[in-house]
Amino acid sequence: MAHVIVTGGSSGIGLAVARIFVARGDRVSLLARTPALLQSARDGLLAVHPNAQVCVESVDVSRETAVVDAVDRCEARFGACDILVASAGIVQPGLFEAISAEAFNRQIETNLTGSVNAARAVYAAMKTRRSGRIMLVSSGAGLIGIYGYSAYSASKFALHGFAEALRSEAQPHGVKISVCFPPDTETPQFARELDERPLEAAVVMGRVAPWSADVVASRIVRAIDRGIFEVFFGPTLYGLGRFGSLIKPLLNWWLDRAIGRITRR
Ligand SMILES: NC(=O)C1=CN([C@@H]2O[C@H](COP(=O)(O)OP(=O)(O)OC[C@H]3O[C@@H](n4cnc5c(N)ncnc54)[C@H](OP(=O)(O)O)[C@@H]3O)[C@@H](O)[C@H]2O)C=CC1
Ligand SMILES: CCCCCCCCCCCCCCCC(=O)[C@@H](N)CO
Repeated sequence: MAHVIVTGGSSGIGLAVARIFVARGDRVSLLARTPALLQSARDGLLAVHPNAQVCVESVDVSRETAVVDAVDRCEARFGACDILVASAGIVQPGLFEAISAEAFNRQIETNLTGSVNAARAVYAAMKTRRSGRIMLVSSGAGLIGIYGYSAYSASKFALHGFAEALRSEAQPHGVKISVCFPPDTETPQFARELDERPLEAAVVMGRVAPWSADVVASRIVRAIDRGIFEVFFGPTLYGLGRFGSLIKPLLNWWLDRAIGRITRR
């Protein structure tokens, strides 16, 4: 039975991932900021699996030492971390000139730095033990830069670069790094985001219908089991992930025309 740490495990994709590991009998630690959300996530898991081993830690992943302390407490309880799923993330759409520097940086600090902090808290020990898996949750917006998502796309593209470099370092030591690029997924965050999403963004994002968090989570867990590096969801995002740089000149020409029709209205 593994010890699985899930950042952002109190909601959405992270919680759906936690549910799968709990059902398998693994020990699961949930990290997120809001204590009440963490508690209700834990209660929900225990309601279905009364004997489940679930620990929760309230922490802001962007705070490096706080993350190390939280991970230490989880490991003291459940043993060394075998699997990390870094799902904590935020999104705040808005035109580049309209969003504050603070809002921009907050997305980088949470989505990029927060995931790096979580990885740092478990990686060295995994390397020493010559086993472990780290799944980073990027986004379809980490495969294509999306109108109104400059900060979010930057944070999610960066995770891909981090994953690629870390993979090459980790690979000789038996540690498997993965990164996934989910499409729109029905979660509390998605519901909030839709009100703020610019019409122009829907030109791109509307190409892929929203997925359920449970289906995204089961694909994530399957990829962790198989040690797959890059995880795409559905044919469109697979095509974008594998052939993106080849097709983007044409894709962007087409998207620019569609966005132009909206902007001129
Ligand atoms: N839903 C979607 O359409 C898609 C989502 N993604 C990515 O999937 C991940 C999960 O998103 P989703 O499940 O939709 O979002 P939710 O808002 O449902 O869940 C986000 C989780 O992250 C936690 N979190 C947010 N900020 C921090 C922080 N600074 N420190 C610690 N925990 C934090 C939240 O708890 P709390 O706020 O209490 O801290 C919550 O547990 C994100 O990285 C997102 O970018 C990728 C593609 C599509
Ligand atoms: C064969 C190639 C055709 C290409 C068509 C382009 C399709 C791109 C779809 C991008 C979807 C991005 C969803 C991001 C969701 C997300 O992260 C937010 N919901 C944040 O919460």
